[in-house]
Amino acid sequence: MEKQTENGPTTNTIPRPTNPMVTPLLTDLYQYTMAYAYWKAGKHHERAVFDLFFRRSPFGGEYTVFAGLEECIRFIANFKFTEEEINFIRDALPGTCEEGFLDYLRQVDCSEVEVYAIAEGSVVFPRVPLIRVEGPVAVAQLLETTLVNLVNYASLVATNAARHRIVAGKSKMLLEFGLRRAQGPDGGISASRYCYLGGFDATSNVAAGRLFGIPLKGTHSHAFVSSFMSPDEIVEKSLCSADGSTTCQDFVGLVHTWLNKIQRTRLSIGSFGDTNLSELAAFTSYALAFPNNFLALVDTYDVLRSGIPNFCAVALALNDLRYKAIGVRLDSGDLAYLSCEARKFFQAIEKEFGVPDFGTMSIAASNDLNEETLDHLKKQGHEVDAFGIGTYLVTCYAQAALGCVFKLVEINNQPRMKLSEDVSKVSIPCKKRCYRLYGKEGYALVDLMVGENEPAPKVCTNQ
Ligand SMILES: Nc1ncnc2c1ncn2[C@@H]1O[C@H](COP(=O)(O)OP(=O)(O)OP(=O)(O)O)[C@@H](O)[C@H]1O
Ligand SMILES: O=P(O)(O)OC[C@H]1O[C@H](OP(=O)(O)OP(=O)(O)O)[C@H](O)[C@@H]1O
Ligand SMILES: O=C(O)c1cccnc1
Ligand SMILES: [Mg+2]
Repeated sequence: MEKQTENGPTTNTIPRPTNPMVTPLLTDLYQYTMAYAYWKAGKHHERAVFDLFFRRSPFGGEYTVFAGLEECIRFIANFKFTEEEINFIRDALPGTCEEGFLDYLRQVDCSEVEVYAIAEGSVVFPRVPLIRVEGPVAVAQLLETTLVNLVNYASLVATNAARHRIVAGKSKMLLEFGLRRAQGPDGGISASRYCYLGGFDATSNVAAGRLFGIPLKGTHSHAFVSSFMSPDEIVEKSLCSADGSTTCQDFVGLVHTWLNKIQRTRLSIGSFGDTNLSELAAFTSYALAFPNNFLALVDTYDVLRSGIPNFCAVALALNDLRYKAIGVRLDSGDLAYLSCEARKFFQAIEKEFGVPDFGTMSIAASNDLNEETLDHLKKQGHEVDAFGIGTYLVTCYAQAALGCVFKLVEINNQPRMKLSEDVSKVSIPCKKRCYRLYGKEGYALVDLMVGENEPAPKVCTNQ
């Protein structure tokens, strides 16, 4: 299917990059000055091989999750200049540059470029090429910055997400809440996409849900709770039962009845006095709006003295009408302690009022969580079922960047290498083949690189 877009017709069926800012101009100026100099020297068609790799896994860890490949492929497959872009390059280059270079750029695409890559989402290790690009040296050079840009943050944040997943454990729900704290709109969209790839279950980012089909999840904020002043604000008080068979005309009254019952049984489930009634109004209102999906942020006033009992009153009223509440979110305080106390409260309610499964009500936690706090919580023991994580996850607070690089390893079939006083920066020349070797038990043991024409490693069958 041929599709016309603002950048001209596409020549293939691979869609354009998700972010329209990803064009041939999204690169460093020096790629164009080098491309010009290659062209001027008549070298631009020489066949080059570049490796894209990183030198050290991030966060002091032992592995990296490779991400960003799909966008690289989209970029390469659609690499073509518009006339407007050519004109911009003319203005950006020194006036002494010849027009012939622009004619050359007009016909440039990646039809002569070959790309070899490890599958996106793979666990990868330092120095192994994630992507190998072979093609005319001027064109491959023009791809460098964009490819490295597309892989660097994607792999960093996917790795960060995977590390959070490993600390939290498989059974926990991990929600990415970072959009408001991410590095701009593209940072936010990329974070949601690649945290999902790295093992998160859902995002609060609606645009990412639309673009990538990531499950959307969320709760509500303190503003919703504090916007209510009193239960009198609730005008429409009726609620139909889940099966539609009856209608409770005064759901607000039903909630109050339950709150009184809970308060009267306070000896068995911990003592609390009067709860905050404006908070109760907010919860009741939210339940009227979402009787099938009721959850409550319980830390606006006082988690144990107000938020939890108020939540339980609303959840029990919903239960009378055959709805099952979802749970609570904690966003401050000692999350280990509060989650355990909340769990005890729910279990006591289950026992006291004979409401099946009330004790297993979901408890979500958020508030400046990171790998370390997840680990501390685990060590202390907690009852959190879902973690909402924003700032530390999406900004990759623990490490600013993955040092991905794009290095020339061959030109015209001749090996090339970069020397450096810093031995870690010496590049490994030649086209390589990479193998992941597995032990008898099926675990990966080591990644092995051999030259393109060297024999493949053989399986040892002696034992
Ligand atoms: N049991 C716990 N063990 C270790 N860290 C915890 C525990 N409970 C909460 N934390 C973390 O401690 C920090 C508490 O931060 P802070 O004191 O700023 O929050 P707060 O005062 O509870 O709430 P607010 O966000 O309203 O200021 C957060 O990073 C949170 O994730
Ligand atoms: O803590 P993070 O990991 O970044 O997760 C996202 C935070 O965003 C929301 O808070 P909000 O921005 O409304 O303000 P707050 O920091 O005062 O809670 C939410 O309540 C979380 O606390
Ligand atoms: O849905 C939530 O609870 C949410 C979303 C974004 C940030 N903090 C919380
Ligand atoms: Mg916060």
